[in-house]
Amino acid sequence: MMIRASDLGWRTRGKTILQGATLEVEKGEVLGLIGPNGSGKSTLLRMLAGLLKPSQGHIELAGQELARMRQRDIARIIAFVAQQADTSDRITVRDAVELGRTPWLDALRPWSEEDSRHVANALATVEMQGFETRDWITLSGGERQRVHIARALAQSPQLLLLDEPTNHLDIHHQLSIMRLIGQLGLTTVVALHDLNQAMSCDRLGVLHQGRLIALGSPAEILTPDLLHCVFAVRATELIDPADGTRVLRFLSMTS
Ligand SMILES: Nc1ncnc2c1ncn2[C@@H]1O[C@H](COP(=O)(O)OP(=O)(O)OP(=O)(O)O)[C@@H](O)[C@H]1O
Repeated sequence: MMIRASDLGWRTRGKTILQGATLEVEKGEVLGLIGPNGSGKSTLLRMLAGLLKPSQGHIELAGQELARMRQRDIARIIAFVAQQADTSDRITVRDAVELGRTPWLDALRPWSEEDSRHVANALATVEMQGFETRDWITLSGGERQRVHIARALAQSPQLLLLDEPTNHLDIHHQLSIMRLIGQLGLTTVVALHDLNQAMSCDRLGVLHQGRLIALGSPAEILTPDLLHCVFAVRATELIDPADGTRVLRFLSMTS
């Protein structure tokens, strides 16, 4: 077990944003989080990342109580790619990705060739090699997203937390990021809006009005009934004749 959350809740200004979320993620598993806007996906991810202190419940990371761990030790295990991570600093792409190596560096362990290799590999993995000297502010939204993912990969994490990583990406890069997530072999928790992309996860958790209402395989979760109740859409299943893959088609309730 890589991470276990027990009865997690978060309240702010007297309002309950998330309550009673209990889940475990096994080593090497890809868990997708789906749910409508405002259902609590980012809130849950931020608590799992140790960035938001739960109002209730607790989290165990690789056998340790997350709340008692030092930020640096958490950063050696978890890399988090936030939904709208941005920086106003004037930095290059290489600087941004090098930040991923920070948890591994100190006075006794200065920057080395090995760190440069991690950075180069991470940039190549997201197809951003050749952008190293570009200023961050000159990048498009999708390029920034890929650099954020490269920064997370350069961190050499055991657990990757991704908040809508395919947001901003064109279809080629959406598919390549989803394929990459599947191939990395890293324990991953990923919030997704595209339910057809969510089908490639090992398991899915469904958030609805601040509660984790279902957890299971994509086939168990993505049923027309659940999609109707949670997303208020009509869903029909189609089979791609090319390879037999199940595809979901969505219609609004009024059509
Ligand atoms: N600091 C805060 N103060 C007040 N409300 C907040 C705060 N942070 C989040 N919320 C509210 O909590 C709810 C859940 O937000 P969250 O960002 O977790 O949802 P989400 O499922 O990630 O949504 P989306 O799909 O739109 O990204 C939303 O209604 C949001 O407005």
